[in-house]
Parts: sequence; structure tokens; C-alpha cells
Amino acid sequence: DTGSAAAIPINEVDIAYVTPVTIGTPPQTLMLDLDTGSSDLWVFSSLTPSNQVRGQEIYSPTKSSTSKLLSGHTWSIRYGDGSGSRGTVYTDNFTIGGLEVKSQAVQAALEVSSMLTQEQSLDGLVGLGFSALNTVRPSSQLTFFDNARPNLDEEVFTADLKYHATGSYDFGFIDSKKYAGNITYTAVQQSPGYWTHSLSGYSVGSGAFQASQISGISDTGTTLLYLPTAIVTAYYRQVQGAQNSQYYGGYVFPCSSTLPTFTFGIEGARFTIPASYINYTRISPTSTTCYGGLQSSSGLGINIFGDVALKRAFVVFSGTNPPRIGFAIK
Ligand SMILES: N[C@H]1[C@H](O)[C@@H](N2CCC[C@H]2CO)[C@@H]2OC[C@H]1O2
Repeated sequence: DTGSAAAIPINEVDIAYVTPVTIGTPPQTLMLDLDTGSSDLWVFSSLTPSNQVRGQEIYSPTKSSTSKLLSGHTWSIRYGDGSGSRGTVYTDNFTIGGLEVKSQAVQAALEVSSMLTQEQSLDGLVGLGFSALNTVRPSSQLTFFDNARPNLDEEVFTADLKYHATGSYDFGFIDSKKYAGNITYTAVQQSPGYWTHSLSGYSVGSGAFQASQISGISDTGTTLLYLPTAIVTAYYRQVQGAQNSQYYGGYVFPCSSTLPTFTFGIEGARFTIPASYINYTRISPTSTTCYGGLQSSSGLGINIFGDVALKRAFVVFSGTNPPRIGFAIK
């Protein structure tokens, strides 16, 4: 089997991407954030208090003839950005881009944080990290990818996220029309459950490439690129008027400043992020101060290769044994 579905930016600065999925019988369509940085599949639901729902589509298990309560099971998740949710668990038929998993664990939210209530275009998440991170208790549940794997033509899924445009996620096959040249693979450390791998180094603008193993996670659910402070300060030293603002919680600069590109290495391959991706957003609609798409990871305890980096490449998440991750120019 294979599947292929759109990855649609939810706002004009690509803060997150959503993908249409169907749940249950008859199918209920929700727009979910496919997130390689977590491993819970949870949705806004008929059980979510109405004052915590603001425009999201919801999953109603009672309207699905194939839903089953996973009795006695609960879940609770807290994300890196401070948002979170918790609830109960059903199994039901779940489809992404024509690929169906029967009795997928669908975690129905009983409570969501205010940040999630405010994200009106996001109806929930599909965790595509390793199942070891799943928070359902007393027995943890498998991700959509782990459930689908036995039926996939190839044990992979790919992410083709785009800058200010709709991209795609494919399951079970590698679409050679979506990239140029070769795919460069590198080893994944699957413990504790993220797609953890290393960059082989970086360069700022036309500067020399600094070879250095930088370990981090490729996370489609994180908007920006978070790297060690030394790298980030070297980058913003090249930006007129840049400063690390306590007030805005990161590097800001005059929107009119010229930004250098940023190149990261995967083994011997090089991926150059355009300055436009790093001139991420105005700090408010009328401001002339802009917030950077490259920020320091020092507060996170982990480096995160988020969408600002991933949207530069065609990325293959390979569930082979051992797992690996591949990057290609597109
Ligand atoms: N894996 C990420 C997750 O996808 C993010 N959000 C959690 C809930 C919605 C989603 C998109 O905003 C959050 O930022 C970092 C980490 O947690």
C-alpha cells in the first residue's frame, strides 16, 4: 500500500502544516499536524469542552459505527512550546491520503491548552515519532506509521514541506519526481524516540564550511531551526542591527536588514537555506522589527531541525532496521 496527502501551511508564515485525514464510518475529515517530534495521534473531539474549541473540526466517536472505546486508557502530553492536551482513547478506521489503518488508536481530547484552542486551523496531531514516546497508559499505542508499515510497499514516509506553499507527505514510497540528485542518508538514533541524527556541519553565507557533528531531531511539528548558541551568534553577527531580545525571546533584527543564507550538512551533502526563510516574521503586523527563523537551542536542551530547515529538502524517514533519515535537494 501507499498514501499521499497535502501538507498545507496554516498561516502566511508557515507556522505549522496540516494534512486532511478521515476517521471513522462514515468518514469524518479533520486537518491534522503530522509531527515527527511526537508520537500521540490526538484530535479535538465531541468530548472536548465547548469553551476550549474555537473553530476546530471535531471527531465524534458516537457518530462512527467502527469506533470502539479503549476502556481504562488515558493520555496526557506536554509539548516543547508549552502547549498540551489530555484525554481518553478510541480505536477507529483512520486514513491519510488513501492509506487506511483499521483500529488506529485515536486519542480524543478531554482538555486542550489555551494555545491549542487558539490555533483554529489545527484539529489535532498525528505523531510520527517512534512509538516508544506514546503517552497512552496503561498500555502505549502504536503510531499510524507503525500500524501501516506491514502493508507499505516500502517502510518509509517522506516529507516535502514547502516555503509559503502546499507540499506533501507520502507513505510507502519515494517519489523520484519530488527531488533532484541523490538522497543522502544518515544514521538515526531512535532512543528515546525522536528522529535523532547529526548534521555534519554548517556555514554562514559565503563563509567556509565548519565541519562539526551537531546532534538534533528532525521535527516537522517545530516551526523554526534551533541550533547551539555559538552557531547562532556567528550567524547574527552578520546581520545589521540584530540583537538577542529577552523581551521577544530570541534574535530580532530590522526587517530591512540583509540576511545571509545558512547552509547545513548531511554527511557530504550541503543544503542552503535562503535568507527569506530566516527572515521569519514581523514581531507584529505593523512592526519593522523581524524575528529570526534560526534561534538558539540553549533553553531547549536539544537541537531541533524544524520546518525552516526541513522545507529546504525532500526528507525520507526510513523505518528500516536500523532506521535512517535521508535528505535530497528539490
Ligand atoms: N513537535 C512540536 C509540536 O508539534 C508543536 N506543537 C504542539 C501542538 C501543536 C504543534 C504545532 O504547533 C510544539 O512545538 C514543538 C513541539 O511541540
